[in-house]
Amino acid sequence: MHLYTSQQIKAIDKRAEQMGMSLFALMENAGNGIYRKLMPLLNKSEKVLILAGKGNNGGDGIVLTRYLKNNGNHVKLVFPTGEPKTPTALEHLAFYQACGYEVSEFSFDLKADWVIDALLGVGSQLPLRENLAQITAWINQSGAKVAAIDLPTGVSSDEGDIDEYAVQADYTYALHGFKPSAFLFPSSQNYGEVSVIDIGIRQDSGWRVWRDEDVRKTLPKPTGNTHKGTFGTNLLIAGSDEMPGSAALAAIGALRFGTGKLTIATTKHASTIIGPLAPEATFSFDVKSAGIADQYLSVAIGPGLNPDDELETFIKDLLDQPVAIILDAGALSQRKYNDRQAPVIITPHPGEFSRLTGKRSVEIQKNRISFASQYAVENGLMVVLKGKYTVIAYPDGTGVINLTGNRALSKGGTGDTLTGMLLASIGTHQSIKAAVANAVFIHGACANDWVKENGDQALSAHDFDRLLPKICRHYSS
Ligand SMILES: NC(=O)C1=CN([C@@H]2O[C@H](COP(=O)(O)OP(=O)(O)OC[C@H]3O[C@@H](n4cnc5c(N)ncnc54)[C@H](OP(=O)(O)O)[C@@H]3O)[C@@H](O)[C@H]2O)[C@H](O)CC1
Ligand SMILES: [K+]
Repeated sequence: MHLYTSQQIKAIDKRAEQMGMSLFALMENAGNGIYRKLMPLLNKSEKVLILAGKGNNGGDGIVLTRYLKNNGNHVKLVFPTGEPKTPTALEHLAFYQACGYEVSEFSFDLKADWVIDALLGVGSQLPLRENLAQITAWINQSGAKVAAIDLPTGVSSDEGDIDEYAVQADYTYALHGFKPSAFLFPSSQNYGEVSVIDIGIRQDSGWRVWRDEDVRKTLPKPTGNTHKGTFGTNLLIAGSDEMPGSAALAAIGALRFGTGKLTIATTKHASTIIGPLAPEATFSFDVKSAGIADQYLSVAIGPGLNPDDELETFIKDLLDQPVAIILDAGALSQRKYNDRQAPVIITPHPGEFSRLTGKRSVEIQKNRISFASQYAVENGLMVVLKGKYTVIAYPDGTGVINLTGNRALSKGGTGDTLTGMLLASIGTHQSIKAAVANAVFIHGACANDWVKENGDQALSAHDFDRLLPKICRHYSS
């Protein structure tokens, strides 16, 4: 479940070869692995058409064809843009032909139940040349089920760009690891269902998908030997007279995700609304940044606050304190973070990240992973870039992608709840990286659970009050 850019894949292939694992063997593993994934989906009577390109992506298609022929499937191999050019694809073609198997002529009149897109992989450049664009357009209107090898042809590997005629796949079999475009926009929409094929090389990427197993392994287990002070006191600086609800929703997130003691710094008016919704919290009406680290384990600031000079001055002073800080909503602005030792976590959605970076939202969506990572490294902080496929970028250049969550989360207030969960999470976990990833994962898992019973219309942020206990128990049992 790791991610690799096209450059990394090229380096990996080279290193494997130096270590004695030939590209011929890797291609064999690729074709065989795809065959094993595809077999359960194929009906023996269905016609399969393998469209192979001139590079090694085409070579994978040649190997797959051989396995399907060996198995007696109804399969044709064609080279619509000409025979392979790479030595490894040619070696596999020679072996394929030595087995007595043939290459067919391509024609736009061919009919198939399945089309396998083995045209371009990580060696592709956009836009597609015209002769290839005609073929991908033909694939898309063929009515056949489409499975792409490594990536759908016409989709960039490392960015969200796609060609106008990019293949729209139903399934994509990514080799060795995901390519970033599987989680970028609009490219991810061309992938269909993506799975990763193990081709026999050790995984060594700093980026990966955060999975169920990771959550189960790292979510803190309740122990008998704790009291309300075990995890310290968390401070939530949130809510205003006009936006008291944001603080209440963040408080629900914190209280339901394991905070022992919560203090909310807010206005007196806001506290009258928050109090009944989060009776466990205490209030502070005159919070000062000086000495915060002595009183509190971690601080979240921003939900329901309006950004102004007074808030910015307060945040600057707060950043001088040796305490973990989560910055959200009104607390997100362009600033310097200097060389802080204590962790900082920022939680922008693409619009907020656009304001922080000066880049357009559409550019951010095309490059969510690299932009978030660059910002995290340059500023020495953690970025939780929200949205479909939330990106969690760590300051050391590594990161994870979260796959839980759905459209139901596109509602005001759900981000406030996540901020509260993050506040609780960093106090209860051993590892801050896991703390952030688990809060994001569980937040999305709550929404997934909600839509199973209720559809994706009616979720409100306050529903997390009852969703969190159920989902936390599910992952910690
Ligand atoms: N470690 C692994 O994951 C392995 C993956 N394998 C597979 O290999 C491909 C990468 O193979 P590579 O040969 O480097 O590149 P491609 O097959 O993707 O494509 C190269 C050919 O594509 C032509 N091309 C590029 N852009 C365009 C375009 N816009 N329009 C038309 N044609 C294009 C290019 O033509 P040139 O004339 O420019 O040379 C090449 O002919 C990877 O994705 C996996 O599928 C290995 O099998 C095992 C290890
Ligand atoms: K492909």
